[in-house]
Amino acid sequence: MNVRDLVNDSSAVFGQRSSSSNTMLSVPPSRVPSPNFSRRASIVLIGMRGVGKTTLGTIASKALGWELIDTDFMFEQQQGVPIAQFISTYGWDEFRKVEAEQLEHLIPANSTGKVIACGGGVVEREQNRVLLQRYREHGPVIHVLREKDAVLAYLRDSPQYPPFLHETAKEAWDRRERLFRECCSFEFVSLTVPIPPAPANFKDAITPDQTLALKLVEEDFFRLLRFIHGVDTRQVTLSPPGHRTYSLTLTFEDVREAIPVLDDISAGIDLWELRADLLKSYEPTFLAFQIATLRRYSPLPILFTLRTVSQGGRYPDVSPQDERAVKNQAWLLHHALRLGIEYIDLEVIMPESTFTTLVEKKGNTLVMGSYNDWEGTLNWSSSQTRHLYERMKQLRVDIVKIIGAAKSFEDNMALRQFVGSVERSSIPLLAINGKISRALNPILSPLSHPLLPRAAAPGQISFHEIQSILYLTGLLPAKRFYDFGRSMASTLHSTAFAQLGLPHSYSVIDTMTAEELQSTMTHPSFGGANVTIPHQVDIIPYMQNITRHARVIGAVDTVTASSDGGPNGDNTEWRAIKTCLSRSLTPANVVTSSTTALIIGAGGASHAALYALYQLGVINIVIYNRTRRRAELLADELSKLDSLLKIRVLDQLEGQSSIRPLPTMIISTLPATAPKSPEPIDIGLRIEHLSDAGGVAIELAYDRRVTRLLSLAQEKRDKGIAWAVVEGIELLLEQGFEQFRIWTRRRAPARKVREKVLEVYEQQ
Ligand SMILES: Nc1ncnc2c1ncn2[C@@H]1O[C@H](COP(=O)(O)OP(=O)(O)O)[C@@H](O)[C@H]1O
Ligand SMILES: O=C(O)C1=C[C@@H](OP(=O)(O)O)[C@@H](O)[C@H](O)C1
Repeated sequence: MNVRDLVNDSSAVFGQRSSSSNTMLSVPPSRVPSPNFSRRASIVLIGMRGVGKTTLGTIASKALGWELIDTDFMFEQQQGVPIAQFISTYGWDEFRKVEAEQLEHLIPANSTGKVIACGGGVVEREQNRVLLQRYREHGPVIHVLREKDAVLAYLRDSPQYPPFLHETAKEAWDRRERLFRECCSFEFVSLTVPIPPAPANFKDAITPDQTLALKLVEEDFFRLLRFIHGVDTRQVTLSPPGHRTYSLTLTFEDVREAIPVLDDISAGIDLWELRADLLKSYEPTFLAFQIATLRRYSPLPILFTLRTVSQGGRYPDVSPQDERAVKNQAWLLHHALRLGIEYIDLEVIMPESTFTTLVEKKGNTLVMGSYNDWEGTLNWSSSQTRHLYERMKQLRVDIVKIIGAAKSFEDNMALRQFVGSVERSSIPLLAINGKISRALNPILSPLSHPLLPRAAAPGQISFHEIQSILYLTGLLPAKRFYDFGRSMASTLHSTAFAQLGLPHSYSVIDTMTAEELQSTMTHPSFGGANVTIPHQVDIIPYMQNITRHARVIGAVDTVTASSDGGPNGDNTEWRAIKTCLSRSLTPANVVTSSTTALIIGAGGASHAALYALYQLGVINIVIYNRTRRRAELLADELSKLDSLLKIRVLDQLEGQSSIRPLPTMIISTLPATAPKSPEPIDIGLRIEHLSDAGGVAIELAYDRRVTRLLSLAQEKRDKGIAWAVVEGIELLLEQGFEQFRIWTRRRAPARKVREKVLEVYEQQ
């Protein structure tokens, strides 16, 4: 794939080039269920007035490069009058009739490559509902929701809408919600973000500052789209054998209570288990908001569990004779699938027809078939347990979960034997019966955390405690990590190791030559190293393997120990730059083939910056460096990456900018101040160099005096134009977190680490 394919292939939604050391890899391809729809299938948005269908439609259409069809807009164009006026002249019936005729042609004729935002009353007519239900077999029909109070307040202040007939907006909302659910295949909650007011004289529909505020909504929406299309289903990697993965069981009655502690409790884990049966309501909109809230604050995938009373939960037991209860349970579990849940727990004791229909309809959701031996009668050595496992395999689950209750130490041995006997089977098994088995089980072991209201099951322990058990039993050898050079990395990594209860150490080795580091890197206890100047280039010959990224950039900043002895070299700087850039780009500035970026400086960091831009799909890149020759060398070298890259060297920054279109991304790799001088260097960067559509600026100088770009950002902001500025320290942290993930395959507790690093930084 070249850059153009990437841009055309909607990189903003469908993700960028894959990176070899991405820690959120999916399960092996054979286990990824094929997506239900073609990636080109049009996206249809339905939902109440004012929830944000047009807003989301605009964001998605820009990112995908697909045309947005707004049916209301189309209606007004065809009829030549605003909808409200049409209705006051001809009445609602006539409006619904014309609306239905329009839709009947529109959807079949635009079934690929379009984003279709429907009018809020589209589900009022049976004919339209049937049309939508038919379309959802072919492509996604997404029901959009937003907080009712916020939408009703917006509608009260919006005189352009026609008044409802014989009912209030709230009554229409309550009546229609069920109809939307009957017609959709997915549901998306666009959580309200505070949108700054537009300046008085602003003419366009939406200001860049407002689009920056909608960035969070964009991220949430793209997450769902990627899931639907099977591009990034966030499945947890369960390989290689022995790699341990963990889930954390959330026991809150309302996940909003978890938000303040979410960062701390998610450290080290791979998956949230949302115990829906413990929530204070099973109402579908409440559930949708619970999941949306969790997703807004955490990228981890979610396992939806509705544990029944006899299986140790709070959801009422369902008797197969009680048709209503069977239907309600099935409906709730289908609702979880509609919310694009990544994993769903299905109790094997539920009526078989419910189970099999859910498996048929699961799309990209992975099914965890579960059995909880709450009464303690399960015998791991018996043929019945074997039969239970085989039964779940027949039911085509993706993961089998069997939970027993150990009565003696021997039960643990029997469990291990059982696990060993099915190890070669194609379906992963999560089997536990107490603390020891929880530590030994490598597959999504369910954990608790002291900050949770309570443990979800007896014997549930924390990530920290499990690490101690693994260390004491010799399964987690203490490794030595190093800083080859001197940086803030020591504070960052030591804090993360301590917080997670990992037994590893971190120390600085300051040598003159890279050669002196060789014996450290080949020692059996070597875990990994962070490499700072001056060794990033000199260390390359001592690497056994080196990633493609590090080779292109020509610098190794992260070393890992490989299983075959030799050290492996990687580069994380580019990934940190890429993350910071994409996190701060507004939906209005998604990368397209005309996106332009400016790099200032031509040293080592500029290589990483240019490579990050290339990975983002940016093809127009301008480099400015005081010594022109160095900029030319950088341009020549990295132009080889792709013939479509247009890299240009700029003679000077001063004066009128000759860059067209103006950059939406600027990366400065120059130090903030000259050596031994407190004065900021003026490189001639002015507000006129930056796009009027807003953008992002990054200052790689690892120094908090990032005055240059900050003042420009302020100037832009004063004019109502959005700018995000990323400081060097933020990049440094991002890079450190990347390294930590590569070494330990774990997420570091970001808030704690950030606080500690900043504290040390302030003291310096
Ligand atoms: N997630 C959100 N947070 C805050 N405001 C939003 C959000 N989504 C949409 N809006 C605002 O709500 C209003 C209605 O949005 P719009 O997309 O026109 O709704 P619809 O097309 O569903 O009627 C607009 O002012 C928009 O800026
Ligand atoms: O609620 C409704 O019945 C309507 C909603 C509007 O669509 P939006 O939701 O796009 O505003 C528009 O079709 C018309 O005013 C009728």
